[in-house]
Amino acid sequence: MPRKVSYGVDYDEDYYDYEDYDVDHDLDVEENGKLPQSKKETINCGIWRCSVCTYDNDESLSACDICGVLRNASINSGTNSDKKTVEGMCKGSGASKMAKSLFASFPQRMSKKAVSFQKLNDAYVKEESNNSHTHMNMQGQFLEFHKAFITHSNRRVNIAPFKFDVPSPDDVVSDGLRSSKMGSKANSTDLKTSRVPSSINEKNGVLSKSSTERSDISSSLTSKGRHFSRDERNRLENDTGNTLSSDKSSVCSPSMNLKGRHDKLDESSSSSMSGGNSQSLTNSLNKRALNVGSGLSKNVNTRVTRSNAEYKPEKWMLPDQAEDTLTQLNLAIVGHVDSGKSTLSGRLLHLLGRISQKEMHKYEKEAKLQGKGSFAYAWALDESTEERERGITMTVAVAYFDSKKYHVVLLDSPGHKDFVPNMISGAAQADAAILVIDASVGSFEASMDGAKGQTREHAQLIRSFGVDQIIVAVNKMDAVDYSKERFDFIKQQLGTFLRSCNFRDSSISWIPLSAMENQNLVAVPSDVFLLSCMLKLHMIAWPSYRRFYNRQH
Ligand SMILES: Nc1nc2c(ncn2[C@@H]2O[C@H](COP(=O)(O)OP(=O)(O)OP(=O)(O)O)[C@@H](O)[C@H]2O)c(=O)[nH]1
Repeated sequence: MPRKVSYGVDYDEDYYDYEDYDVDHDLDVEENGKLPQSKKETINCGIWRCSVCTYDNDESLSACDICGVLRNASINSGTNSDKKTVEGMCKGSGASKMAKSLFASFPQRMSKKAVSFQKLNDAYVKEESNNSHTHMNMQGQFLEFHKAFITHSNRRVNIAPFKFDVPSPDDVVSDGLRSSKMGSKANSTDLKTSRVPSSINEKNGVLSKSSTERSDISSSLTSKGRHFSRDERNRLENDTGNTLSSDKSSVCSPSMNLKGRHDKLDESSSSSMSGGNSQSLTNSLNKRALNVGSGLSKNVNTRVTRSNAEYKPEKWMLPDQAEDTLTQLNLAIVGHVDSGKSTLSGRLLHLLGRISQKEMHKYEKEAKLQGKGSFAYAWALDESTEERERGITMTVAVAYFDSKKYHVVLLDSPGHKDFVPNMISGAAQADAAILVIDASVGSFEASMDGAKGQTREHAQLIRSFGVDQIIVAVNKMDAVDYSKERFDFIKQQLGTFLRSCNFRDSSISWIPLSAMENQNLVAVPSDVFLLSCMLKLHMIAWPSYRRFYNRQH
């Protein structure tokens, strides 16, 4: 070992020196406040002994070559003050000597804050006496110190104070809705500015004349002030003063008063004012608001009236005023079998031009070929082979012709009892009916027979379907020589039955005619009796509004 050779230090001696690291011994030393001399760093010529491991280091070394402990600068300075040595500064700290030596190497780095903390701690606010406190060189009450040093006072949330002249989001939305409803920007502006006078009216109605109550107005305005600008508020107060002095000085727009009336209801319901005075003011306000508001209500009424008056339905909407359209009239042709229904229908269609002469010649030719020449007009409607072969109508034939007022739909119904259901299908669509009677002797009586005849049954069915307008066509008058007595007999017999079916006499038209000989249909009849009737079948105004009336009601 170089140190033993160089410095002649016996190993055993050093060993004993190392025994000084005993903790108890160290504590004893610290407790006495004195360091043993052996532990002190000794300086010989060109050699300084480490205070920790007692190794003799060269003078040029700043730290111990063995343990690395830095050389105590205080030794170099020649001072032994406890405050500047490791042991002195860390006395009673409980730190080991190694740590103490480490801290001792940086005496200049000792925490100044620790020292100043003690000073600062001493400078804290101390209560002296009688609620008097001191801080450094200042003295006062604790509350004053609190206000002076509190940091919360500076923590203010930067919230912009409410401004009356800035519309709130609710105002923006409500104004937008108003403007959209009113349809113009100017109107929305008027409505916006009308709030103040309206609120003036409502306030005038419930508030008294005292200045104290005016302050109530201001306070209430403040509570509701989100809807009023500052200028409006000033105007409100000024107007309130004016109206309190004189009710007539109030100048309000109708819309203002209109709104004021609505608000006033709520105000009056919640008013805590005394009954008499408040009631009188409210009444005066109501009168004033109604007087001014009557202008608006009049405009509204005029507007509604004008809109109703301006509305006029088009002509095509009215069924009776249509220019180019005719009212459809379903005309059912009913009666006993072989009474001449198809012949009458074919003759009418031919006379009215619905069947051309060429077609009529065709029917006549075909009917003659089959030996049924008298059915020529009936074949115009009985188109099926079976109907033509059997000479009877089996289904409802449909044909059209136009009169002056109606688009007539002819429903040629079968008269045979086997086809009563088909007859019903046609009668159910009828607005009016032609009951064809065979005037020939025996045929009329047979048709009126309850068991076999179809005249009664058809008349009852027609009436049961609601048809009250009926034409009794007494056909085949040529077969009875146009006998007026026969016609009167039939009229008397059948008339009694029709009245029993709730047909009114005024709703029954009696026409003697001959479909086969074209008498009393369209052309002027040659017979004197038929001429005296002065009633042509095509001249009949088919008086049936029943279906339209029933559909509309
Ligand atoms: N003498 C005469 N015969 C007529 C007249 N009208 C029709 N007839 C005849 O009566 C017969 C029956 O005629 P239709 O027209 O088929 O009688 P209908 O009522 O249509 O018969 P169905 O439909 O089967 O009930 C035919 O032979 C016709 O020529 C008329 O005015 N005078």
